[in-house]
Amino acid sequence: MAVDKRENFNGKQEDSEILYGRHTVLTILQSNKEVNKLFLQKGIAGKQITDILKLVKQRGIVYQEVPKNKLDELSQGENHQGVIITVAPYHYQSIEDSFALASQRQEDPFLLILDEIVDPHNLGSILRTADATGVHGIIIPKRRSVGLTGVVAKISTGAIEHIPVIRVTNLAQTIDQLKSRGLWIFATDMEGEDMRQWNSQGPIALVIGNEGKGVSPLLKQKCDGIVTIPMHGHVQSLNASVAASVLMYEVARDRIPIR
Ligand SMILES: C[S@@+](CC[C@H](N)C(=O)[O-])C[C@H]1O[C@@H](n2cnc3c(N)ncnc32)[C@H](O)[C@@H]1O
Repeated sequence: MAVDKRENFNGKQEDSEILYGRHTVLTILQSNKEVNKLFLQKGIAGKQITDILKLVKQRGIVYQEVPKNKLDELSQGENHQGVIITVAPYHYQSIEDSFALASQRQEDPFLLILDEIVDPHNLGSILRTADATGVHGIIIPKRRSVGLTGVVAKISTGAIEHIPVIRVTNLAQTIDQLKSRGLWIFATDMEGEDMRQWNSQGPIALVIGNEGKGVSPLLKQKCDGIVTIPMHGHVQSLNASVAASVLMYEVARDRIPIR
């Protein structure tokens, strides 16, 4: 778990997750997440800043106005848009939480298994689409994978608050466990069944591979099928988060009613 133990501006050590960006901060303030403190760039203004300050005051959250260079330092040079919030660290959830979410929504479970995704931008972006497409949980391995960090939270634009993220020690065993609970598990790869012929109905999990190596041969072997997004041009594969998004929407096609 990405926990920052750094000094706050009063010189105290804090156990906090540091998040930044106006949309992320607003989403956090609108959720039930436990907030430690808000840091605001001196002289900054705008509609979202006004909304942020309104919520901060309503919730009685401590805030401090600081020069821009302090925010640059806290966000380690990331684009903070003049606002940083420190929150209690992210808690990983369990597979049971995902099943509970599916049953609460009266839907067949729809899970993602990320086989060693290492780029926080990919994880953040996958979370964002997962929220939009009704995914009930994202399973990641404890080792050789990016976890829930401030960058992931920012890129997810708040989706991190709504999707259970589960960390497991062994993805192969987890696949066995999910199969025994009735899920169909599909690896995704450039050589498999064309997604347009794929039956994605029922309880399923999709395995998305590492940015360089793809889905490991062991996991592929364990899957019930392999799904492919047709590649009609010159490049061999899509970016992992883009491929995940296309396939999540393919699953959502039959699940999300047309309004
Ligand atoms: C950048 S690709 C990995 C490419 C890697 N060199 C390989 O040979 O597998 C990362 C992941 O995105 C997904 N992906 C990318 N393009 C895909 C496609 N055309 N069809 C299905 N999945 C794809 C797969 O999960 C893949 O493991």
